[in-house]
Amino acid sequence: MGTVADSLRAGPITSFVVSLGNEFEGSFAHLVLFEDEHPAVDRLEVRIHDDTLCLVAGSNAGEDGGLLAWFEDDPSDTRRFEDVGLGDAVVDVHEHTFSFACGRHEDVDLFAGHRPNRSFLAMRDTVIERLPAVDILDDDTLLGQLDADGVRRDVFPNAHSWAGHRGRKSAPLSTDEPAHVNILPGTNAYMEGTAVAPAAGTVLNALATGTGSAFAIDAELRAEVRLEPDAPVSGTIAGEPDADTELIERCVELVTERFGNGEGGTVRTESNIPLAAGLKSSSAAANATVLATLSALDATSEVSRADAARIGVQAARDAGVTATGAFDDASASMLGGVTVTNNHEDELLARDTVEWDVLVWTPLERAYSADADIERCQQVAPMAELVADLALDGHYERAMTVNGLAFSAALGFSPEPLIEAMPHVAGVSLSGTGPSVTAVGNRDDLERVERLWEQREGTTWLTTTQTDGTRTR
Ligand SMILES: Nc1ncnc2c1ncn2[C@@H]1O[C@H](COP(=O)(O)OP(=O)(O)O)[C@@H](O)[C@H]1O
Ligand SMILES: O=C(O)C1=C[C@@H](OP(=O)(O)O)[C@@H](O)[C@H](O)C1
Repeated sequence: MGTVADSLRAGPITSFVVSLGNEFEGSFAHLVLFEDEHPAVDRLEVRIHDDTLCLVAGSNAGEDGGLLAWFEDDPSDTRRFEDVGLGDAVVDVHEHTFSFACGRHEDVDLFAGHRPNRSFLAMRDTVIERLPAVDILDDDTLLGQLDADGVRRDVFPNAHSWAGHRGRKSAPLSTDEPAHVNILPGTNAYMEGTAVAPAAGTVLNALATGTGSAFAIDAELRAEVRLEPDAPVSGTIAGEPDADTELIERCVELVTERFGNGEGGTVRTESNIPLAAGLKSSSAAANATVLATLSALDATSEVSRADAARIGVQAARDAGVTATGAFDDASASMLGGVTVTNNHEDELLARDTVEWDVLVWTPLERAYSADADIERCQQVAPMAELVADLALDGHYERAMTVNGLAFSAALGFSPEPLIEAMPHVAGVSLSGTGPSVTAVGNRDDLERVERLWEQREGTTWLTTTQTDGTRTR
């Protein structure tokens, strides 16, 4: 333990942690200061005022640099500050998350590019790509190493660690708790990884025969993993405080047991894919978590992407969220495009690249695949075999329509949205065990169907297929 000023004197701060008893923990990585622009800054303090945690930068030589950020109980609170005495500084606070940068003014603009309707997460992508990356300097030498566009990329090989200034707070802060700062010298104290996985729609539901087929669509789930030695694994799902986190926690465990030293830590997913709506949020969550954990361990090259998907499938089986393991959905989300699989053997039978426009209708209800009536699905096995033949011959659109009629009937969903769409589209089906319905075809025709489906309760949205699959960030 030491003060920030001690650390400033000792050399670059690469990471530090703020903790307030058990109630709050925040970590701040890669504090960037330009010594020539603010030579006197030698203090970063955490203070508590009125149940509020404040991050304050200052100088022993002069007055306090200013309040950089605070936390309050309202998680929707997002604030930003500039020019608070550290040259140019930007702080964003969102859902108890700090993001903090200092630098030259033009770089800060690049960094922050505050756009009202963009999520904090998206803004952090901007940070990662365009960061004016210079560690704390005691002279101007590193400035000469900036790229022509003012970015020194090599400083942040793990750029997400820059952006990962995360605070968590499970209870209101108390003024009784002393605030202190732990300095963690050296490079990244935490191993961090981020990955993004797409949702998917169904060509063939595997619940009848074990053969399944799915196609990736352009809706994303992001997983952020932070590993520490000897820690339990704890997961959170943004916006879903009551959802079951066992799947993503198991993914972290399986990967660290096999490719690391059994590290634990935190995993957090954030997504616009509705959960348990037939759009493969579970496969996307597992895939993104597996790749993010591999990335945190610097082990992404040690496993093929198909095998990485198989790890997620194992986690889904262990967590009890799947009927067959759903390697069809997992492989489509991991590899992109359309896949056909044997889920009993976790075997990839075919993969193809498709470029379709896709219309999705997601009703309000939810349908967990673990609760699906498998026996009813097995009753339509002859239809499923026909769908598999069509899919393996590359007739995906026709295959999905047959699938849609068969599984809507078996699982008790109305075929009406399919019937409405059928004259206009190339293919339409119930997705997974429902309740979402997806249609593929040309854009104009899908827009016509969109107007019909919009009369229904729920959400109707247009997207496209996705061919890249799951990616680390
Ligand atoms: N965004 C997410 N983050 C973490 N876990 C998730 C997420 N979405 C789904 N899951 C896990 O998957 C389960 C739902 O799986 P499932 O019913 O197959 O839904 P889907 O059809 O959307 O994949 C949830 O109970 C949860 O355990
Ligand atoms: O749990 C499973 O084994 C499956 C669940 C279904 O998907 P959803 O999870 O989208 O309902 C289905 O389409 C897939 O072929 C297999």
